[in-house]
This record gives sequence, structure tokens and C-alpha cells, in this order.
Amino acid sequence: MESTMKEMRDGASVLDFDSKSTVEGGVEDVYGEDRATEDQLVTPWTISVASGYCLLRDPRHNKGLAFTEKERDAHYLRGLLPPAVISQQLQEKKLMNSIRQYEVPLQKYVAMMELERNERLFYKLLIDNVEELLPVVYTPTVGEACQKYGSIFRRPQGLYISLKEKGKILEVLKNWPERSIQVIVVTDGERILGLGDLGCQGMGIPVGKLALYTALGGIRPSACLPITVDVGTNNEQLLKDEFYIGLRQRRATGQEYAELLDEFMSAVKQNYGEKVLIQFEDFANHNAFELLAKYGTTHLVFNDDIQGTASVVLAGVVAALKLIGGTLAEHRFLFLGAGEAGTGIAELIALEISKQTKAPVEETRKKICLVDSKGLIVSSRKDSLQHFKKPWAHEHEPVNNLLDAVKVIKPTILIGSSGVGRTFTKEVIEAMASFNEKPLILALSNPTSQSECTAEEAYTWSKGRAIFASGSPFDPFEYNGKVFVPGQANNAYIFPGFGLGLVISGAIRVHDDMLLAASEALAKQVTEENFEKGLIYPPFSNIRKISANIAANVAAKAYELGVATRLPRPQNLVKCAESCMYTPVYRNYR
Ligand SMILES: O=C([O-])CC(=O)C(=O)O
Ligand SMILES: [Mg+2]
Repeated sequence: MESTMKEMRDGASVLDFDSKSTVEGGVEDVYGEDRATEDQLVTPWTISVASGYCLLRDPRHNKGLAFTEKERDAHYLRGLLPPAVISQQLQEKKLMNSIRQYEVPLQKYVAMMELERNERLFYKLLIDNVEELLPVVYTPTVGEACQKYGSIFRRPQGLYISLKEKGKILEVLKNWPERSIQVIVVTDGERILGLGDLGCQGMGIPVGKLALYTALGGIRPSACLPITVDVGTNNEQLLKDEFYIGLRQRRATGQEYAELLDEFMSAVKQNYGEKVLIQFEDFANHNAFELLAKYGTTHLVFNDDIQGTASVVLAGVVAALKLIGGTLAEHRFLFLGAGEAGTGIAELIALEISKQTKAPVEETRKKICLVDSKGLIVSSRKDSLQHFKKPWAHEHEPVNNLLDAVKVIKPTILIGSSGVGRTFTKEVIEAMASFNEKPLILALSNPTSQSECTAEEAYTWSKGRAIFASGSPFDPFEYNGKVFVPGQANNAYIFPGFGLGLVISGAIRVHDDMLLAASEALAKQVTEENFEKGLIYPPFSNIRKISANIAANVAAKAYELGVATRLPRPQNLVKCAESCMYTPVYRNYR
């Protein structure tokens, strides 16, 4: 860095990053903070520090006791820290020890969120201990955190846009301290996981998803923006709760809702340009499909519950063929749940079969049946069905419930996307096991309480023959002397790498073929060793490598489809993805 940057300004020190440490820490910015432009050299590369006190309270730069003697001298930190100087590794060890001492998952969650004071340490912990901490900052614990957000709320995270801000959303966006945003995750809190309407308290979800964008996909934290759009809540308990943090009114709908969302979408594009990815998360069915269709042609939008889940499940099913045999087209699929996840997965599977067999998608859809709360979706129900269910209304006798549907359709693959726990009963699993040597059973609903069955139930009731994966994690289970390791069919495998692929290619639109490309890349990462354990997903411990491969495949597709704006196309997209990933190692300050 240039010496001019080290000038004293009004008696303040200028925080300047040692280039050596950025090499150690890898390239942080997608498009390289390290390959900094003039602009970036001024900000955020240098900050004036009038007092070390501010530095300690700046999460992006704080290193706590890891500030070196030299840094303590140069940046007015003397006396503000106890004398010990410790490494980031030791800080990590100490924090993991203390997090492991909490028995209640929510306490672990709060401990992780308190690490907000030191962003790099938070991500160091999360990346190095991903399998252990994913269930803490993500499903299932994040669900409980959202339910109790009012009481655990310490200080705001993310941006809140409520009906009160109507007409001023652009100004609200400008209140956010970061300018160059690459990924926004937005919710309106109406369908948080399988827990229903949690109103403004749904903020835990965008915050959690973006933590994964950074930890799993390497998008730098400063480029991530969690947003909750608060249009009210229909959750009576929250409306009565004196500690509720959101608007105390019932949900706005219709034109009022559409206008607020429209203002939001326009303001985002105006403020951040057309390459910012807007991920819709946990919207209710009736808005999710409509928003995706409406903005899919004008913005870079992605619905994780429809598209991310579809991509991850397709990958798992394709991988599972190694264990259960046959081609995709040779299987029969039955879903419990015909909302965003169910119909999204069904459509992507039908699309993939159509690509493989050259049959029109109208035909390939017939291999897939869906059951909703009123029974099998059949043509006689067509008039009363919501539009996203209509393509699945096949000619068939009405069937009232899942068990009967399993018995008549005899699926080889059973997928739960209902949001309702314990709906894969003993009879359902036994029926699946009665006509399948290896029934593939996916219980996708989150959090754990909403899972259609547990791992233990799937393995026990199928007498150890089921291939099982679930949306929220389950521990390995021993049955008849054999240890079964259930995989986690969660969109967390897809969205971080998918988003990275969009960012590195500068994509301006999402296309279904990119979802297929992401699935393909994920399925390829499952190794023989994983299959031997009955796993249809690779372990999360390799997630950064997996994400780089997904990103590369997605970016390649973006170039192929002509929606990539970053030119020329990098030759080696996996290398490009890897080198763009944020690393949480501390930087040295001069
Ligand atoms: O958050 C998760 O674990 C997966 C997901 O998107 C959902 O269940 O809505
Ligand atoms: Mg979701």
C-alpha cells in the first residue's frame, strides 16, 4: 500500500492493511478488493481511527486480543486491551470450548450472534466447524430463534422495511452503511421454515442465510444485505406479545402489498444496479410464485424455497440412482406437500427427465404425483386448485390421503415437502418398503419438529432398507448393528455456490438451466465413500470446494446463455470461484 495512506489525519491513525496478510487471507472481494481500484484504495481500504476504542467496536476490523503489540501502538489501543496477545486460533479454541459447554441450542445461537462484535472470528468459527455450527446458526435452531426473536433481540441486524417506509424505500436503502451489495436475502416472514407466520421476527432467516452465503459460498460479508419487509402479521400471539418487534397490524394484502414490494424491487435496482442478486426466502405460496414470475424477467431474482430446494433435491435423487438403480425416467415420484418446495422440485425433475428423454415436459410431469391437505391432486379437483398446482392435476381417481396414494401409485421415491411433522407414518414407510428394495425417502420440512419423519423412524420402519435424507440434520442412527448416516437435503448446499456463480459471471438473470447445472455439479461431488454410508450428499465439511464447483457450473451456463456480463469469460471458472472467496483470517494492520 502506498505510504500516503499512512499519513496522520487530524491526529488520527489510518488503518491500512498489510498486503502480506491479504495474501495469507486470500482474495476477499469477488472482483478483488485486493486488486483494488483507485476508489477502493480510499474506501473501504483505509479508515481513520481517532481512537482505538472505535476500532474495538467496529466488527469488521476488531480482532480483540489478537491485535499485535505494533498494532496496539499504531492504532491507539494501548490500555484498552489487557496485556495478553493471543492468536486467532486460540480465540477460536476458547470460543468453541465455551459454545460446547452450552447444552441449550438457543444459548449456542446467542453466543454465535454475540460474536457479531468480531466478524472475522465469527466466520472463522463457522467455516472451520461447519458441521457442528450449521445446526446452530441455521436450521433447526434458527427457527426457534425466530420464534423467540423478541426476547433474544439485542441489537438490530439487517434492514427493516415496513409499511411505514412506503414512499421512502430508496432513502432507507441509503441508510445501510455498505454501498456495493452483491446478495440480498429478503423475507416478509409469512412462512418461516415450516413454522408459519412469524412476521418481523423472520429476520433471523435472511441473517442466517447470508451468514451461509459467506461461510459456505465465500461472498464477502460486506456485500450481503439481509432484509425483512414488514407488512404486518396474522400471528395472533405475536400481535398480543408486548415484546413483539414488528408492525402491530394484520398483513397488508392485494394492491397495498404489491405496491410496497414493487417500490422495494425498483429501489434495489436503482441503488445497487442490475447485478445484485435478490433471493426471496420464506414467503407464503400465494406471494412466492407471483413475485418470482413478476420479477424474473426484470431482475436477478432467485427463490430459494422453490428453486434452491428443487436443485438440491434433484441432485440428491440423481446421486441416489447409484444406490437404488434405474434412470430418472424409470422412477415414480410421490410428494406430500404441493407448495413452493413440492411443485418446484417436481417441475425441475420433470424438466430434467424431459431433457434426458426428449419427451415434452407435459408428458414427463405424469411420472410425478402430488398429495396436498385434500388428498391426491387429480383432474377432478382442477377448478379449485391454486394455479401452481394445476400442472399436476393428472387423470386419476380421487385419493383422500397419503397412505392410500402410496398404495395405489406405488412410488419408488417419496418426498415430504408439507411443512407438517410426523406425516410419514409407520404405515406409509412400511408400504414404501413393501414394494421397494431400497425406498428413497426424503423428509424435507424444517425445522426438525416439522420433518415428515425422523431418521430413526425411516430406518426402523423400513428395516434398514430406506435411503433417507432430511431438510434438517439428524444424528447417525444404529439399527441392527449397522450405523446409518442420514444426509441433509437442504438448499444450503446450493444457494451459496449458486449465488457465487452468478456474482463471478456478472449474471443478470436466473434461468432454469442454471438450476440444472447446479444440481449436476452437486451430484458429482458425492463420492464412493459417501455412497457406502448410504449418503446421497457429500459432507458439509467440503462445502467450500462443493460451492466452487457449483459456482463454476452455474457461471459456465450463464456465459452459454448469454446472460453473463463479466467479460472476458475467465478460462478456469473453478479457480476463479475459489480465488474470489472471502477468507476470515485476520489481516495485519500497519
Ligand atoms: O432454511 C432452510 O433450512 C431450508 C429452507 O429454505 C426452508 O425450510 O424454508
Ligand atoms: Mg426457506
